[in-house]
Amino acid sequence: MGELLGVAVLGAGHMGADHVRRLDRVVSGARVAAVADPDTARAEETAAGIEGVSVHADATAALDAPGVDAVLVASPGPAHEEALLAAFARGLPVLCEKPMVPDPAGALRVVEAEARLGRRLAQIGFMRRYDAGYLRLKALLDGGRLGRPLMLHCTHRNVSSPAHFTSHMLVNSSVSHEIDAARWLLGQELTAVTVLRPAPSAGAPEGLADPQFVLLETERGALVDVEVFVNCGFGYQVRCEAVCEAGSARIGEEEAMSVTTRDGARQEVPQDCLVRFADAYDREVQTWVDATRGGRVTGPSAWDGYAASTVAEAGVRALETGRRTSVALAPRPALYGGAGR
Ligand SMILES: NC(=O)c1ccc[n+]([C@@H]2O[C@H](COP(=O)([O-])OP(=O)(O)OC[C@H]3O[C@@H](n4cnc5c(N)ncnc54)[C@H](O)[C@@H]3O)[C@@H](O)[C@H]2O)c1
Ligand SMILES: O[C@H]1[C@H](O)[C@@H](O)[C@H](O)[C@@H](O)[C@H]1O
Repeated sequence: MGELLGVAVLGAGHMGADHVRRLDRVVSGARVAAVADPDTARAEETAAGIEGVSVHADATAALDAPGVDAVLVASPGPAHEEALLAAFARGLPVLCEKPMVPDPAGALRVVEAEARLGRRLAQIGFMRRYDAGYLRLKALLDGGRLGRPLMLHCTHRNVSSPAHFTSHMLVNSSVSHEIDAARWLLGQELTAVTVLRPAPSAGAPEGLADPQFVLLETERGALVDVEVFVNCGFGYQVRCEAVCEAGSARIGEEEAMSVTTRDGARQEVPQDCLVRFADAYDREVQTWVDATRGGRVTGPSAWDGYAASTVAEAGVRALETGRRTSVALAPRPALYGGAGR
């Protein structure tokens, strides 16, 4: 490794371009060494102006480019397994966007490959674990002042969904965040999923089951409900309220500015995850860079990625059948700690 951690960024879309900007201009200790995207015009545009960066159509070629010490995967979910396994084969640490691998069988192959290496190389991009509000809520719940958590009430709204978004993706892409946050906040595995669908919003594209109402059950009897609504049209809103035996706590309502003029007071509403979670992404990537330079791997693990994909896949079946669906996890390899840790 040179003085700075050289990072290959795979995928230069919405998220990848933002991570390139972050690595180049926001976090310390890293540089963008390579950018890969089959859409090379997009990769060129994203890499423009960055000194010493190479641009690739092929993700694997980017891993072998000069100066690459680590990988940030921001390609679409179905491409993640190949990227993770290629990084493992080269011993490169990886920060991989969620969902780690949407298909649980593929996610398990990643867990098994890392377990065979006998050391962690992957951190999964569940950035809510780095959001100031979620961190405060986690500390409060762990401190025990509110007593035993009984329920989490979660809201997850996007202004609009991309053209390729399917009804399944509300569960296995959007709700994957709440699945991980619930496992982490409560320190428990999730055991069953039920998904209800109200009459779709007129604002949703034809055929998309939007919104949905997802109910998750935990191994020690807590309940987590999630309203997921990805074409709400009015804002990017992510909120969570924990209800415990001795009190409740709510986060996610204080994220935007309130503006007062002589015409009245107005509360601004973030329109995009890159605004709502800007600080969380910065903290996530800085933490990853610092740990990687120190030879450590921290944060959400490949096991967390696998667990989230398995719960989400049960959720997709629950959506299709309308039935409560149990979650069956494979045995956890010794490499990984307790639930959500
Ligand atoms: N953590 C978050 O809040 C958050 C937010 C948005 C997206 N994401 C995740 O980031 C990933 C990318 O999402 P996005 O919104 O940027 O999508 P996007 O469609 O905007 O961009 C994806 C890019 O990857 C490229 N690509 C396709 N196959 C590739 C491959 N094999 N190797 C390299 N690049 C490839 C595409 O050409 C495209 O430019 C997804 O996993 C998504 O779930 C996470
Ligand atoms: O990929 C995105 C991303 O994960 C966002 O954080 C989430 O709000 C969206 O619903 C999802 O589509």
